[in-house]
This record gives sequence, structure tokens and C-alpha cells, in this order.
Amino acid sequence: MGSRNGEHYSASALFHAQTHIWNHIFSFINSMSLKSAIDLNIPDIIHKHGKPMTLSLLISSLQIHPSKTHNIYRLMRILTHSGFFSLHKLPDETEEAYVLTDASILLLKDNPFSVTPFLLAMLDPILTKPWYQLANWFQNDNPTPFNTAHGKTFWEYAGVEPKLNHLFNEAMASDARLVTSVVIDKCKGVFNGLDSLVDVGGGTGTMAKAIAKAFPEIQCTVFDLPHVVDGLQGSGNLKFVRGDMFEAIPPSDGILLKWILHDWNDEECVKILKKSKEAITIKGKEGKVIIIDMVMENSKGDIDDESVETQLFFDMLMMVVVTGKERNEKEWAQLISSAGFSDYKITHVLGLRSLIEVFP
Ligand SMILES: C[S@@+](CC[C@H](N)C(=O)[O-])C[C@H]1O[C@@H](n2cnc3c(N)ncnc32)[C@H](O)[C@@H]1O
Ligand SMILES: O=c1cc(-c2ccc(O)cc2)oc2c(O)c(O)ccc12
Repeated sequence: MGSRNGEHYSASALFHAQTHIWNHIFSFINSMSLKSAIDLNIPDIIHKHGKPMTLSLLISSLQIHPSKTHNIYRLMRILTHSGFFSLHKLPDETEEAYVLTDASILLLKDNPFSVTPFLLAMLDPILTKPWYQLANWFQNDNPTPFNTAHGKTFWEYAGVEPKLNHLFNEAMASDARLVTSVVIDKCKGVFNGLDSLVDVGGGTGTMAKAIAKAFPEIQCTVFDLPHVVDGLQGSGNLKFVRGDMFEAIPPSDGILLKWILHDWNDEECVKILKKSKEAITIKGKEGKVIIIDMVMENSKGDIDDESVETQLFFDMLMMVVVTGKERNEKEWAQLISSAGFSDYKITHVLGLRSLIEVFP
């Protein structure tokens, strides 16, 4: 039917290719359908109901115009197909009823690990506009598509736009709660021998607060830009310090860099790592930098297709929003040795991310 390099290929291959393209064109429909369910509060309504919820009950609980009620099943159908709800048949009931799945539980507003702040941040026009500039950016000399769209860096924009600053800090805090709970449970030993720790780019302090509570002997500092930490109060063994990590990092036994280095290009990362090395106060084996970030194509080799796609999405995100990238182990090793560190150890305990201990 069709022709590829002079060879004929079947109608079924042609239609398969068409479906593949359609699904890529339409993939924004998945994100926008999910966002509308969050805006309508659907996961929280089903959760509060406390048992499987029929479509008619769901409709009567939603604040929607009466002329739209018959369309809700269409939204629920696509979101059920994509794994956010599932349908159960209850004994003695004629109507099937919706229940939450692991994915929609992670979108509940009260879930401490909620991904909803990220969904709202990513689908806000501030963060979708740069994607329309991607091709232009390849042809201009701007540092990022975000700069092309908004005329400033992501960090400068967050400094002058409280809405982005708030959404982004909230999103980071929910991720930090999830990562911290695993690190404190499974990687306690990483903090052995440290009397002090600076969480560089530590946001509003979620991770440092949890470490300060779990390890009362460690003096913890959250170090971030003024628009992030100004007005935040420390207590006990936790304090907030404003500053710029490219200038100087407060002295400490341990330096934590969670989701920092993937924001920056190799040259910028070497600068941050060198400033971190200068800041380390104990020179023996105990002083260290603790990096929490992705290691692409991680060496376990058991990564599934969905996770590969997630890694590629993050890498593109780091190219569009900031000047960063996701790195494989070889690229991490190169950065670490260029900054003058002697050794490193990778622990794969955080799903798609890893904990990398780096020794002076
Ligand atoms: C991706 S966020 C990570 C936040 C936190 N570490 C976490 O994972 O939840 C990057 C952080 O780096 C901070 N940052 C950006 N540039 C910085 C600089 N020059 N000096 C200090 N912090 C900076 C941002 O304000 C932001 O809080
Ligand atoms: O702009 C972003 C977005 C994310 C992000 C989005 C969705 C998620 O479920 C998790 C994270 O992460 C970012 C990040 O880590 C960063 O350093 C800069 C920008 C963004």
C-alpha cells in the first residue's frame, strides 16, 4: 500500500504508523484531562466517599453545570483507561463504581507526597509557553527556551513572580517529603560522622527539617536564594541562610545537593562541586557531598520502557526550563573527578533517582 525507500509496506503497517502519530499528537489530552479532574477535585471526592463511588453519586457531588453532567463519564472513561481510576462491580448493585488507583492516591491534596503541586506547576502557562519556543531556541543563542519565552532565567522569574515561586516550592516540598522518608529509613548510615550538614538549594527546608529531627546531633542549614528562604524561621538544630551557591557555600561536614546538579550544565556543575569541596570542613573520609539525582541508564540494567521515557522527559525538561541535563554514570564520574573529588559511591534506592556519596 505505502512505499518506504522504494519498498512497499502493508495497510496495517501504515495504519499502525498513523495511530502512533495520533497518540503523540494527542498526548496533551492525557495531561489536560488529568488536570481537569484535579481542578474538579474528583480524586478527593472519591476518597472522601470512603467506598467505591458510582457515576451518579460522583456527578451529584461535583460542582458542574447541569447541562454537562452526561459528559463526566467520558472524562472518567479516558482517565480509567490511563490508570487513574478503576471500575468495580459491587455486590447487590447494578451500577459499577469508581475506586482510586495508586496513581490517583498520589494526587490527593492531603497526601504528604502529593504530585498535584507539580501537575499544577507544569501545566501552568508559565511552564507550557517555553515548549512552543523549542525550535526557535535551537536557532537562537538564548540559554534556554524558558529565557526565549519569558526574557529571564527560570530562577530570576521565580524571584519576581510569587505564583511560580509558590507553586514550585510547594511541588519541591512534596517530592522532598517522599525522598526524605526513604533516605532516613534506608540510608541512615550516609549521615554517620557528620556534625553539620548544609542543604544547598534546599528550598523551603522540607528535607533539612526531617534530617534535623531524625539526627538531633547534626546542625542543619538550608541554603537557598533570598526569595526562597527570606522570612523562614529555623529552630533548634535547623537554620536558614540566604546566598548564592556560585559565590560561596557555608562551611559544613556534609553538603547535600538534592535535584540541584540536573539544573545546570557541566561547567556550572563543576563550579558548584568545587564550591562544595571548599565548604567541607572535615578532610577525612567522613566529609562528603551527598547528591540526590537521576543516573540515566542505571547500571542495574533492569529499567522498563515507561521509566526510560520518564528519564527522557526529565532530560528534555532540564533543557527547556533550565540549562541542565540528566546524566549517566560515566558523565557523573567525569563531573566528580573534574571538581577534584577522589571517589564516589552510588546507591540506587530512590526509584528513578539515586543517592551519590562523593568523597574529597
Ligand atoms: C530543583 S530545586 C530543588 C529544591 C530541593 N533541593 C528539593 O529537591 O526539594 C533547586 C533549588 O535550587 C535553588 N537555587 C537556584 N539557584 C541557586 C543559587 N545560585 N544558589 C542557591 N540556591 C539556588 C532554587 O531556588 C531551588 O530551591
Ligand atoms: O520544572 C520542573 C518540573 C519538575 C517536576 C515535574 C513533575 C514532577 O512530578 C516532578 C518534578 O522538576 C523540576 C526540577 O527538578 C528542577 O530542578 C527544575 C525544574 C523542574
